[in-house]
Formats: sequence, structure tokens, C-alpha cells
Amino acid sequence: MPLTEASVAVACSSGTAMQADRISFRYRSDQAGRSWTIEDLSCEVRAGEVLGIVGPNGSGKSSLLKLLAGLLRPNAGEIRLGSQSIRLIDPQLLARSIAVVPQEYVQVFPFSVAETVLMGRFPHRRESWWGMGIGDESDHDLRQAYQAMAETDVLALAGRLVSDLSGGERQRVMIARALAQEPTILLLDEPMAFLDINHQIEMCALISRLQRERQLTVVLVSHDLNVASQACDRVMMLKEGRIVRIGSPMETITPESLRAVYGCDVVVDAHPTSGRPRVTMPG
Ligand SMILES: Nc1ncnc2c1ncn2[C@@H]1O[C@H](COP(=O)(O)OP(=O)(O)OP(=O)(O)O)[C@@H](O)[C@H]1O
Repeated sequence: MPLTEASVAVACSSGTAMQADRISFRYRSDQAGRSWTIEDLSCEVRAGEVLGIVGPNGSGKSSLLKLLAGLLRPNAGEIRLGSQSIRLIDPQLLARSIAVVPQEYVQVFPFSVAETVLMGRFPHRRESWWGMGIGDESDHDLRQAYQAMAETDVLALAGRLVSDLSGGERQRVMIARALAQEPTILLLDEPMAFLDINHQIEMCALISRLQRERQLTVVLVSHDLNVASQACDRVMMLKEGRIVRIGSPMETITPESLRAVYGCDVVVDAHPTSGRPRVTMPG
């Protein structure tokens, strides 16, 4: 059965947004036989959840996110959106369902913030992607872009060139572009990396608002275990391309599992207001 936006919505509302089934992946430069970047990994992304992916440097977090986004193809195994393999889904439909915010964004041409956010509307256009230009937007496109910019606090930057922004400002613009896409699944690679504490708090609040109001499913890669603990319903811990643990923050963020994954001792206590695990370095 061909996949449509309606069937994606039905599949997602029925419990599982995405599923990875025994996927293995290695980069082309590694074909000579080094170990897998992702090895025989199976997981489910539940509809409407915020799933965090944590793990040491080089454990495969970004690679897994790119595999879920369809930007990389597994050498073995399958990734499904709803019930359909993402290999078989039309790229424009895939882009209407899944939005990705990569860790680093390189823009070759000097577009303004407003133009960049409006690019999030491309997958919704009837014309071919190459046949349309900026300036052809509908009222709905403009409203969605405006709302996404308001939600990420970048309206004041609308006329600035993206290339002239700070890392944190650029990060918020890329999230605005992803929201303008109106996806059902949002994949974020280190969304807090360049944000100051005020914008980190706002980003956490935005993610939980999007989950509540738009029933958005979010997968986020984070180095910050406290962000993962506060912002996520479940946390997946990766080590050398394999899942070591997956479950609620209480189940996963423990001194034992952190020692097993990161090889160091840390202090884990309860956050004074949320009660969720809080990780600090030993004194
Ligand atoms: N384009 C690439 N070509 C070849 N190898 C790559 C490429 N990108 C990543 N790798 C390698 O794949 C492994 C996993 O990298 P990945 O970026 O997925 O890890 P990560 O957990 O996100 O790391 P970090 O926490 O440092 O961002 C690393 O050994 C990395 O060197």
C-alpha cells in the first residue's frame, strides 16, 4: 500500500512512529573492515515521545539520527516510518513527515533568516522543488514560517543573513525552519549545544509544548545528561554503536550505567524540583 500523509498520521497515532530493525552501518571509508559504526541495533521511537540519545564521543549518536532521517542507508536491516520502509517512501513525503536539525549547518548562498525558515515549506509545495522560488509562498506558508520564528524567538533576526549570526542564533533559526516544515517527527542533533542558559530553558519548554500541543515525536541527541534527563521521556544509551540501556531517565541515568557507558564515576542525585536524575562531577 502506498504511504500517504494520512497513513503516516494513522501509523504514528497507533503507537510506533519509527522502528529500526537490526540495522548495521559503516561509513564507506571504513569498508576495509573496521568495526561497525552502528551494529545490529533495533529500537522503536514511540509516537508522541521525546527520546534522547546519549553516549560517549564517537558512539554513533549522530550516525543513528542520520539513519533515522534517511540521510544515510543501513548496510543491513531496515528502518520503518509507520509500517513502510523509508527506502520506499517518496523523498518529498518523507520531508513532510520528518524534519532534521543537524549539528552543524553550512549554507553556501547568503540567505536571510526569513528566507531560510521559508525553505522549510518546500516539501509542502505542489511544484517540483526545483521549479519554485522564494516569493511564491501561500498565506499558509507565511503563517507557518512566522509562527515557527515566533516560537524560537528569531523574529527580530528575520532580515539578517544566516551567515552573520552567532552559533546559538543560527541553531534557533534551523529549528524554526524545521518547525515550519510541520513535521510529525523532529530529529534534533545537539539542539542545546550553542544556546545560553536562558535559551536552553526556552528550548526545553518549546520541546515539551510541541509534544503537548502538536503531538510531535522528538528524537534528540545530547551530550548533556541533565538535558536528556529533564527533557526526555526515554533515554537510549549508546556505546560503540550498540544500545547499552533504554528506558525512562530514572531507569537509565544511574551511576552504574554511566560507569558502564562512559567509564567514570559521577554523582547522581534527584533534581530538587523535578525529582529526575541529576548528574554532577564528584567533588
Ligand atoms: N562522514 C564520516 N565518514 C567516516 N567516518 C565517520 C563519518 N562521520 C562519523 N564517522 C565516524 O563514525 C563514528 C561515529 O560518529 P558519530 O558522529 O555518529 O558519533 P557521535 O556519538 O555522534 O559522536 P560525538 O559525540 O563526538 O558527536 C566515529 O568513529 C566517527 O569518526
